[in-house]
Amino acid sequence: MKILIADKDPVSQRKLKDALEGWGFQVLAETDGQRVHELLLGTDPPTLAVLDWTLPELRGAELCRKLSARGSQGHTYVIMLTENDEPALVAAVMKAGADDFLCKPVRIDELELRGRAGKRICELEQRLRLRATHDALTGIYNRGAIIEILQITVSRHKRDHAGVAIIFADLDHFSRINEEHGQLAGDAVLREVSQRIGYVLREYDSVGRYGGEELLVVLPTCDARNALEVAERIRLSVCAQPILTPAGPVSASVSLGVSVLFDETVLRYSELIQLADQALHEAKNSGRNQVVLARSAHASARA
Ligand SMILES: Nc1nc2c(ncn2[C@@H]2O[C@H](COP(=O)(O)OP(=O)(O)OP(=O)(O)O)[C@@H](O)[C@H]2O)c(=O)[nH]1
Repeated sequence: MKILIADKDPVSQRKLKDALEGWGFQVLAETDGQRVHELLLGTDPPTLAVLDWTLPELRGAELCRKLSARGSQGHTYVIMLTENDEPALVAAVMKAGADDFLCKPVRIDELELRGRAGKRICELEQRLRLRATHDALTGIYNRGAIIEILQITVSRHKRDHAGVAIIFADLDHFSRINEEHGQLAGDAVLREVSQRIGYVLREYDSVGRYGGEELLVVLPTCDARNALEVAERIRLSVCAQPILTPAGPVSASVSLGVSVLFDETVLRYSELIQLADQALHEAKNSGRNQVVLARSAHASARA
């Protein structure tokens, strides 16, 4: 677990660093308040931070507010170091949004207790966040999380015009698989199909379970041509090899509907979903195990 310490006193900073490393934490030591802001508000923030409230440029209250505003994007547990334990100071620190405080000079045994409590809370939070955003059966994003990702991606597209495509992938005759091989085999098929889709995606693409046997793929910075290629790769990866299930190998296939948001369009994410859903129905009606591009996106695919 990564922990950031920022103490303006170098002797105390070294003492804290040695102790935390001794307990197995990966420690980043920093004395520049501005740099602390960058690390905590960056893309890979430390899980825990022990920060000196009086560090120049730290602006503890403002920093804590910004950390709280990150919401579900990852929370850092902040232990603030204070000069004393005057009730007014402690109240100001905790009101600002710190999770805990320690009075200087820090007693190492107290740091260990508070640090371990913080670590437990962080691990619990991580597990809860995973449970709240991921589907229990398949391990991919759940409906709420994948829609949130789509909304964020569409908003980003409105700024950078990099393009967004989505793919609806729906298992073909899944009810038949359940009837012929049993529900557990059906579950295994759903799990494996989710995995296979994950394998063919780029690391910044996302896949989630939209409903029953319908999966939604979000492809940022993607045009129609690329989206069709990805959809075809998904289709092939599902039907290429039978899936091993408790009832033996089961052959499966998916139908896919693709829709794309263009630079010049003013489509909202919900319209993108509607178009991909219509394309998916067309793929089903045309015989299944195939990819269909939503009608309004045809022009761009040919361009
Ligand atoms: N095993 C399993 N089955 C599920 C799960 N969620 C939904 N299903 C099943 O998925 C099936 C969906 O059936 P339909 O909507 O009729 O679609 P289909 O049989 O796949 O037919 P087409 O989509 O038209 O190709 C139903 O039998 C559901 O019970 C799940 O988590 N596990």
